Amino acid sequence: MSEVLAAQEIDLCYGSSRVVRGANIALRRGEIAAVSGPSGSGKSSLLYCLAGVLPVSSGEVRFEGRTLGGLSDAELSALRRDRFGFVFQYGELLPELTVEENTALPLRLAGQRKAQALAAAGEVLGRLGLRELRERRPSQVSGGQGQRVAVARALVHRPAVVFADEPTGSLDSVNAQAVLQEFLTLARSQGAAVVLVTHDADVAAQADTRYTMVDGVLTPQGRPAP
Ligand SMILES: Nc1ncnc2c1ncn2[C@@H]1O[C@H](COP(=O)(O)OP(=O)(O)OP(=O)(O)O)[C@@H](O)[C@H]1O
Repeated sequence: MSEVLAAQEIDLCYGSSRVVRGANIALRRGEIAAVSGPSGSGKSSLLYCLAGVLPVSSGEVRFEGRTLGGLSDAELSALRRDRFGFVFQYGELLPELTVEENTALPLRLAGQRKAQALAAAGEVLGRLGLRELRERRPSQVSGGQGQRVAVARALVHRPAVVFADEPTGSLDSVNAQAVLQEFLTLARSQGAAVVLVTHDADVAAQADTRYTMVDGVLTPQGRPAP
């Protein structure tokens, strides 16, 4: 079984509104899939289902062969904490922690000792050219730097899958391209699969596989030309 994450015929309903409709998607290790589509089409909802944040209304999501719907809340929380990474539009860094402490957070939550966690954070920050900023607070770095810190935090624990919801949507296009490139390069080098939600066609073109979502229906677009 080579797929790390696979969804089969998943639906998500909010009350009587069916916002994800029979979606199928599968990712192998190190594969990057982009999901594009208009606002309100269900992209974030799909991501929440794939990440086990919201239970599907029907169908199933499997991670490494295990059905998410069959896991207890504690097992799901542990899975999200240890095996998944997340990047959001505004980075969502904790303002009272330093750049280094923010980055180390997934390791600390997983019970790693502080010195070891901070050392691993320093290493990944270095790979993103941020080592000098490690003692600063999020309010003392630029938007692009903050988003790189969010990328570092999403990858520090070497997750199997990273879920990125408009990860560069708050940046200007030059910064966005640079941060995205660094994110995808690092994710690929770690063998992480990435589900990348974006409205930006240039961003989607960097992925290995592309999907569009319209009115809750996910459609594969094939692979971009080499
Ligand atoms: N908690 C909720 N309860 C009810 N409806 C919701 C809820 N969250 C989202 N929706 C609705 O579900 C639909 C899909 O929303 P979703 O956020 O997944 O879309 P999206 O494609 O990610 O949009 P955007 O690009 O604007 O972020 C929308 O019509 C939205 O209003």
